Amino acid sequence: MYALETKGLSVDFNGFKALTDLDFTLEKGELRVILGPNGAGKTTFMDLVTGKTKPTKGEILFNGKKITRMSPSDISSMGIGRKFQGPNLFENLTVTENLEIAYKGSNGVFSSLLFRKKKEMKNQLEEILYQIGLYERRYDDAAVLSHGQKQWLEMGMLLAQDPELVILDEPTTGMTAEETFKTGELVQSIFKGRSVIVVEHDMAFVRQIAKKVTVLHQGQHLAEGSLAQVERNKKVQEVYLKEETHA
Ligand SMILES: Nc1ncnc2c1ncn2[C@@H]1O[C@H](COP(=O)(O)OP(=O)(O)OP(=O)(O)O)[C@@H](O)[C@H]1O
Repeated sequence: MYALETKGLSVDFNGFKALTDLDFTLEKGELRVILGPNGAGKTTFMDLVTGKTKPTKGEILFNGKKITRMSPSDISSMGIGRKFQGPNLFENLTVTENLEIAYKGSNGVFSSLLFRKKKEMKNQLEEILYQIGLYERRYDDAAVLSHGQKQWLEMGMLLAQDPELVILDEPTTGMTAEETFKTGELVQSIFKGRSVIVVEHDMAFVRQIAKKVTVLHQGQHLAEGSLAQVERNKKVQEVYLKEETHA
């Protein structure tokens, strides 16, 4: 059984075909990178999987269960977590408080959790703080973190939700080369054992983390395979060459 499968997935926005007949499969525990030029349909695809956008046609299966047309909150509670590109944390709360809010089963910092539950949460969040390299910063407000650290905190928040499938939308946007490299290491270590989809443009980062890559173009599946295989693919080369000529 696949972690994620789509069959004939299509969406059109008032006649504009943003995604057409997409058949896609992701194995459990697999890390997949989705590539494609601007407007290829990558974000739209992730919006469909997370229930933010409803398909015009087709099906989405998560662990073999149909999630097509389910609400974003139901999909999230089934175990699909997503980190958006932009900052999405509480600047005025501390690093730890941000993790507490994200923690699976928590109703926020003000909820009266049972003592044992609280201890369990504390241990798990401490572990996450170490994993994302922010243990020393745990009492600092999120606002004073660097751009890279904020992104890593958000990855920790995602981890705190304990999702089976993790979706990362362009996680290295705005990062220095050094931060980008560290993000690559984090993505590979902290989400180990989970299924992961990463949408990304930065080729150094893609080279660092990618095993299998799916290339979308104009809402359609263009190529799939190892990075070396898709880079050799004539159709892929044409699409990216055109992009560069237009740039
Ligand atoms: N709600 C919407 N209404 C109309 N058109 C939309 C909507 N959402 C996306 N589109 C169009 O669908 C196409 C695919 O967009 P999408 O954002 O999925 O591409 P992308 O591959 O994520 O691109 P980028 O790399 O620039 O983020 C674009 O042409 C976009 O303008």
